[in-house]
Amino acid sequence: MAGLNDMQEQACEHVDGPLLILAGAGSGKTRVITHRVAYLMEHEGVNPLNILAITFTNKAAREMRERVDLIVGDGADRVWVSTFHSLCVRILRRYADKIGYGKNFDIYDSDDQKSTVKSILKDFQIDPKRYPEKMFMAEISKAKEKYLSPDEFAKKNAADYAGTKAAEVYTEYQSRLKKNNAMDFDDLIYKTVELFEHNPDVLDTYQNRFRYIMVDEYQDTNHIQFLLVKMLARKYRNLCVVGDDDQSIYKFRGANITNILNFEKEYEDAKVIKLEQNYRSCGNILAAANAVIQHNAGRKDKALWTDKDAGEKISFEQCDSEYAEGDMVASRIKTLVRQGVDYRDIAILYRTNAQSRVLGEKMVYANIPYRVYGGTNFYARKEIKDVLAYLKVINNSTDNLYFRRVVNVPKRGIGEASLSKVESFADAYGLSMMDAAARADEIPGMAAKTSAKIRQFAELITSFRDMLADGESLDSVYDRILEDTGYESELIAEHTEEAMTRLENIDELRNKVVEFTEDNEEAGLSEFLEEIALVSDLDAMSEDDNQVKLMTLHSAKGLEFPYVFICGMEDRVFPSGIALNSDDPDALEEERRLCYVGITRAMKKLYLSAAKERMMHGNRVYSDVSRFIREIPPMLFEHEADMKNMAKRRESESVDRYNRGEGRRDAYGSSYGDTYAGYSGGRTAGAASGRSYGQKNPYSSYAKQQSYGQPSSQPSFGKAFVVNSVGKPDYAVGDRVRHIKFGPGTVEALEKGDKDYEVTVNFDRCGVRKMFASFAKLKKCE
Ligand SMILES: Nc1ncnc2c1ncn2[C@@H]1O[C@H](COP(=O)(O)OP(=O)(O)OP(=O)(O)O)[C@@H](O)[C@H]1O
Ligand SMILES: [Mg+2]
Repeated sequence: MAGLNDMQEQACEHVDGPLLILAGAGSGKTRVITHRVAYLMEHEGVNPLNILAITFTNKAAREMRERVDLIVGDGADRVWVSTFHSLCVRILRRYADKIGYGKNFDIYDSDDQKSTVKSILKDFQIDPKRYPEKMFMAEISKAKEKYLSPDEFAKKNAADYAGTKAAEVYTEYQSRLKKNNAMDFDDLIYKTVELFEHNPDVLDTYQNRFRYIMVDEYQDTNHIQFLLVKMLARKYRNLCVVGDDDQSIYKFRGANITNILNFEKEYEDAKVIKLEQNYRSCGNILAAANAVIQHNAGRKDKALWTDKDAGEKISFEQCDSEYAEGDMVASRIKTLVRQGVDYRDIAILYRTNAQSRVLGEKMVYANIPYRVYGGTNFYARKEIKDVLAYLKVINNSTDNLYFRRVVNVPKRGIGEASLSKVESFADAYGLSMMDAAARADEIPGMAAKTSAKIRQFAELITSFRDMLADGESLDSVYDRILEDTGYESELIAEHTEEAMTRLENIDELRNKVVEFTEDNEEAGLSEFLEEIALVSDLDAMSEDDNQVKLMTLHSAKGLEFPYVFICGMEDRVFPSGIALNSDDPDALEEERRLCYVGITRAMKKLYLSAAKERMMHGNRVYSDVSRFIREIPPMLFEHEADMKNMAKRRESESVDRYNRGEGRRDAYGSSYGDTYAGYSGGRTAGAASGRSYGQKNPYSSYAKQQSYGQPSSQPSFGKAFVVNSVGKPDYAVGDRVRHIKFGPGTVEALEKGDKDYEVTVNFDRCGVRKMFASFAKLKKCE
């Protein structure tokens, strides 16, 4: 119990029966779960196999395992610590056959989902311009989150045209996935609940197995996750959930805050423990967080306190543009580093992924090592999806989607007409397209030349399967695939910057293969693909990398950093324009909760910043400082007087505007000069005035969903945004240069080729590499 306060200790010692820990940020909720696992094992003699701990991200799962390892030493690896998704995959891999799927089902990512929906829309002659794919994807996802089958969904939505169409698409979508033996992310949970519902014996097995269940970040669970937990915990009722209603930030993805607020209703004998001491943040930071969240009406009041010092005051700076903001952040970081702070202790948070581009660029210019988490999904890149599709087909996937993806990549002269014939043949004989391809000679109506090409493709795939069966290592088979399929040589021949980036990414995936084989000696291709399907980039966050971390506020949940920058503190960026214009008052409250999450990530010092003007949706837009800034008492800021003046100025400005009859009364804000939010449209520069913001169009919630980026999504690499002039490079042999990915090195040779300079660099980290100057974008070190 060392390192726990009284209340935390009580929470650990409550072993039997339902337990709710409802507490604010940084109060040690996650720490309690970790310690409780150890306590159950050490003091109560609970078999680690009987413990299940569910976390929100894979990173949290790993961290928890490590902490448990530290506390109890042995047995920690037998505790199931996982996310909802990986828990469900493990269960379904054993029992999927009971609900009509093969156990080796594929897991679709959003890209696979999209192409499936797209082809359905085409077949159903639904115009994607009027009814975009994204809309159907969101409807299907929402239905699954509520555990509505296609039939139930159809009944509920029979009243209108769009609803009927959505139901038809949902039905067809499910049947296509099933035919391909595939599940999407929502299915993983849905199908597990279905499995348990129809197979009481299987449920019983898992109920007996997981006698002690703990769920972190419970405020962000959705209905189907709630059902799953409820089913698993029904027999022994040893369920401990922890969460903070003030940090519920995934409503747009179906998270249901009532799961936590109604816990006591669902489990009447639940013990409720509140934790009120914050151990993370200094006094000023905590006071700011408390002040902001108090503006939300619909919340359970709770006050966090700390016995830490007030610490440094909060910094706020309004810069001229997003570029100036990036420069300011970079220069502040440099100052910190000069004072002895490590890059790894600094995080830059923002509301939308789009903001990471300029910020990343500025880090590059300032030579600050950084990494962007959760940006463009690495695994969603075309080349990565191609290579993975090859791997899946080789791994005996019967999914025609993957077969179709690679059969003619690179071009093998196999056209759509021939593929239709392969598919019909496959359907007629109950085969996958891959198996049908192996029998291409038998396919009726196909020219001998074409069937030969298709058969050759099948033989190529078989050759890779044989290599693996003969025990060749995964990485060497990986290389052979790139070579024998001609994929790599085609890219090399392309000789474009884009092709070069693709090659680098393929190389990066190879690194992943190598790492994986080193860490998992027994594991093979299936296990590798499994890991890839579930990875989140936050998993890759390693404390070994001394880099500044860039991520969205959503991705930062549950994490902590000594120094935190939150950029883009402007109305219509944060809170977002959609929230500001929404009819639902909770939209703004959700933004405010997100702000509370952001502020409470900081331990020692918080830097807030805004730009007066920034490019948004193709327009330069002028924005006011975020209302959240004005909700923080001026005395907590470094420049108290300035903050007071800003508040006063705004107040008189809005009164002026009001007197002039401008401005529309805002439904929510009332702090300082905020009563009249007359700045919808009007202040947008350019002709498309105000159009892109919070337009009441039926898809605005999808747009919103898009802009958040997938929180549990996958690696993106702090990609290069440097611009170097093509043509003669500005460095010479012997110069020190820096490459975005390979870091610093010395130029060894420089030759003028046909199209470009070829430069040879000896990199400090990875040795000699030869590259084209215009692609390499080397920066000369001063
Ligand atoms: N009793 C304690 N004594 C000292 N440090 C503590 C104690 N409890 C928690 N901490 C530390 O406080 C920090 C916050 O703890 P933790 O991450 O568990 O909080 P949390 O409630 O889960 O936060 P969040 O709501 O952001 O997820 C951690 O660094 C943790 O190690
Ligand atoms: Mg936590």
